[in-house]
Amino acid sequence: MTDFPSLKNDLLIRAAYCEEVERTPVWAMRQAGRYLKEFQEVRAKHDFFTVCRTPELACEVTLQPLRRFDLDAAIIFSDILVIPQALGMEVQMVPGKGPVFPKPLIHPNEIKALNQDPDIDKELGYVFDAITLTRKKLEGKVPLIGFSGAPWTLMAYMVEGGSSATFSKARAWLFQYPEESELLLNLLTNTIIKYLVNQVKAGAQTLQVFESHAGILGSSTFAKFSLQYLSRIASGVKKELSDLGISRVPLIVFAKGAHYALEELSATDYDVISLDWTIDPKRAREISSAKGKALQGNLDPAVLYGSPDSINCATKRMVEAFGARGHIANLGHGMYPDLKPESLKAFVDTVHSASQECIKNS
Ligand SMILES: Cc1c2[nH]c(c1CCC(=O)O)Cc1[nH]c(c(CCC(=O)O)c1C)Cc1[nH]c(c(CCC(=O)O)c1C)Cc1[nH]c(c(C)c1CCC(=O)O)C2
Repeated sequence: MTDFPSLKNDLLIRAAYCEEVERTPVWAMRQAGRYLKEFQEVRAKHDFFTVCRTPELACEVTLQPLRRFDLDAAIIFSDILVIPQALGMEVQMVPGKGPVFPKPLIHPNEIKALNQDPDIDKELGYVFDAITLTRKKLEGKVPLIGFSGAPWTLMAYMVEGGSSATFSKARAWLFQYPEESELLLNLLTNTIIKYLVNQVKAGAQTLQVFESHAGILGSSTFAKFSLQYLSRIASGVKKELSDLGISRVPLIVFAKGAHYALEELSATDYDVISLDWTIDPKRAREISSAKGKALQGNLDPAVLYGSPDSINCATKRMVEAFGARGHIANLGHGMYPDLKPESLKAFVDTVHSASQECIKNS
């Protein structure tokens, strides 16, 4: 592994392992993106996936939010849909529409046509190069987070062919073709484990798995078609890193909308459970603390449309409800493209001031 500058701010790592911190670490999902004019300038010149595939551009947009805000982590700029691409599917990012698969999976026969054993270093080497470059450029300022989409969420896009309110075609597969769905979810799981391990080899210091569409499943469908794969990813990555003699990194799982499965998620090998805003922090603590899990989240991003005073107030309430130990402050989902950058600044600064106050008084 490359020699990197040592980490100066390890608050996120300590919070992930429920160790003592002097203030609560904070970052925001989609902290890089269209709400920043400097990001739009890059995007005006380069197509979305060109930014992902060009390490210098991916590194530049990863660092943009860190120049503006006092964030405690960087997240590598990429997309969850690079995995379907690595399996041989075409994905376009259409302005105003989001991701589009010109040839989605229509029938399970087509699973065979996917690349069954992709050469991850060849197909996704650009992500690893972007991670290594960004880790160097960060000069140890804050940890770099790597990520992947989770199997069910990726399957949902591969079958549906793009974004959808209901993902009814993808959900139909789970009942029409349960065995073939499991075959596909297994292929994705094996690919994701290799992808995440290689991100750590390239320099990622924390990993987050995005199950963004957990909320459209019911609890029994989630248990069958999501949870077991999420769980295998955490144990698989931990085992593989340990077999390779590489130090552990914190693993975060974000299963958006899966409040019904908090107890089951807390029983997996993830270190941190990331919550959306529909879960009450105190209730989440009751369920997860017994298992020694840290929590991440969970301010409703819509709060950031409010006045600076209301942002401060809601953020302070959230920090106090979670308490200072084992909490990574974040939004309950990503930044929206029309939010004002100053609103994120108010959130970040309030997390720091309110949590320091909280620790002083405890
Ligand atoms: C579901 C999902 C996707 N991608 C991702 C998820 C999981 C998180 C979530 O639930 O939001 C993850 C993702 N996508 C992006 C990042 C970058 C890192 C960061 O968080 O700053 C991350 C972590 C960049 C992006 N990914 C995308 C953009 C905007 C596209 C653009 O620049 O034109 C960015 C900055 C595009 C994207 N990519 C995806 C969709 C549905 C869209 C369209 C929606 C939109 O336009 O905002 C798939």
